[in-house]
Amino acid sequence: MRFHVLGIGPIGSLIAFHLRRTLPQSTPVTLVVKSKSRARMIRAADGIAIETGGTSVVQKGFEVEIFEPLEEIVQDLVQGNTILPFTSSKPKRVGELAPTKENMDNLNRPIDSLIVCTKAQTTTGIFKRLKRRFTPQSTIVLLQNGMGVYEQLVTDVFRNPLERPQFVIATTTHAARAKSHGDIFHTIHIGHGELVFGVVPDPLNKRDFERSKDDPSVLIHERTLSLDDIAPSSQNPTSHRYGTLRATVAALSGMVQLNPVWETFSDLQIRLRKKLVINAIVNPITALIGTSNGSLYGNEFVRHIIKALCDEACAIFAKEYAGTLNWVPNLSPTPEKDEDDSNSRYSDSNDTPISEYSIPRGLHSEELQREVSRVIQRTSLNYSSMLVDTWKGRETEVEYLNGHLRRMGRQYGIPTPTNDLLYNLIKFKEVAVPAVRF
Ligand SMILES: CC(C)(CO)C(=O)C(=O)O
Repeated sequence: MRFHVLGIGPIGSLIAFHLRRTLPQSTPVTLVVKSKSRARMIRAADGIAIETGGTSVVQKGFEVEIFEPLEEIVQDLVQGNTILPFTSSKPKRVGELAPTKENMDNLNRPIDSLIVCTKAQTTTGIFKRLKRRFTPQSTIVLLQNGMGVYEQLVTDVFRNPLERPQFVIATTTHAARAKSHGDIFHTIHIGHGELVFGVVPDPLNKRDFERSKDDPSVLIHERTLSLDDIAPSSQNPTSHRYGTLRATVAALSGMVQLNPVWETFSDLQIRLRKKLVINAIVNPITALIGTSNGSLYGNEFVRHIIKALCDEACAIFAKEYAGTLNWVPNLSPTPEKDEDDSNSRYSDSNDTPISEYSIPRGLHSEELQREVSRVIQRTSLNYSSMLVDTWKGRETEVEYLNGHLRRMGRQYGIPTPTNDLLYNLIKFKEVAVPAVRF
């Protein structure tokens, strides 16, 4: 069985580094990079370096696949350049690489397990192109900021549950950044946190991956999730319908230096919502103002925005929670409303005041506000990913952060004026031409 990691930014590098250290050398780990120049950079760096507390460790032993190899090959043929070999240490002429059956086989080979660390906004497009490489035996781990990618993938790409791969959804509170602009495979692990993940329930309902958590023969506080509920252990994970899922959950759980936590899918929903709120506050404010995360700390004006957005989010979550049994994603389409629609038109159908809904633990506005402050403090030296995206003139993740909250607000009849203002400002910033100072 082979693991692929897609999206080798700071978090992708951290994951790939620890995955390689956790798995036996006989299990290949392939980094999927978007261009030949990235592949060349990995080669120049001779692996992935992670720096913690001033000490760098380099992890070698990766294979590299270029995401759009055919384009690269054509370009190389035209330019007569060399191209990086996937595994050998000696550069080859493109002519040696392009036509070999082995290389073409690599690119057509089914993917057993893929950990996705790309930005949410690029994911569906990538999957549309990679789709043919997935089977129902494959496993996909989504480790990204924001919410809504899984729902988008099952709506737009993997519509048929019979053909759908297994999904794991993950979130992390680790903070990392590239050492320098030109040295993207040297990552500084600046904030230690957790890697939390949960398995999406079997779309075919054939297996309960969390069966042991409900085992009445065991005392409640002694019940734990068990890999055996996913699939029996076997020498060859690809021989069982859920074998790669088991192996992937085992690999994630084995990355002990990242403090992995395997949670029930229902508990994971709380974490995802907390992180959504953190990112829907810290990312747009820092991107709009151009400051590090830490500069938000203790500022009274920022505090008003944090409170207002947490109040909005808490009201949405309370309403959402009341309408579901166990947080399993509701895949019914969310109504899209016109930009100038007033929130007041989406009234609560039964007019129950929000204060009477029970708020899921951890998602009270005050708890969310405290969590935002903690993250701001813990990542104070960080430039948020959205600020970096705006510096680079890239589309941001706002659609999966504030955009997601905005759609939920409309779905549940909760006005979200503070969130919408941040959303609209970021959307404007993505296209606005900055004034030139004179
Ligand atoms: C937690 C935070 C805000 C750290 O920078 C982050 O996740 C991001 O930048 O996207």
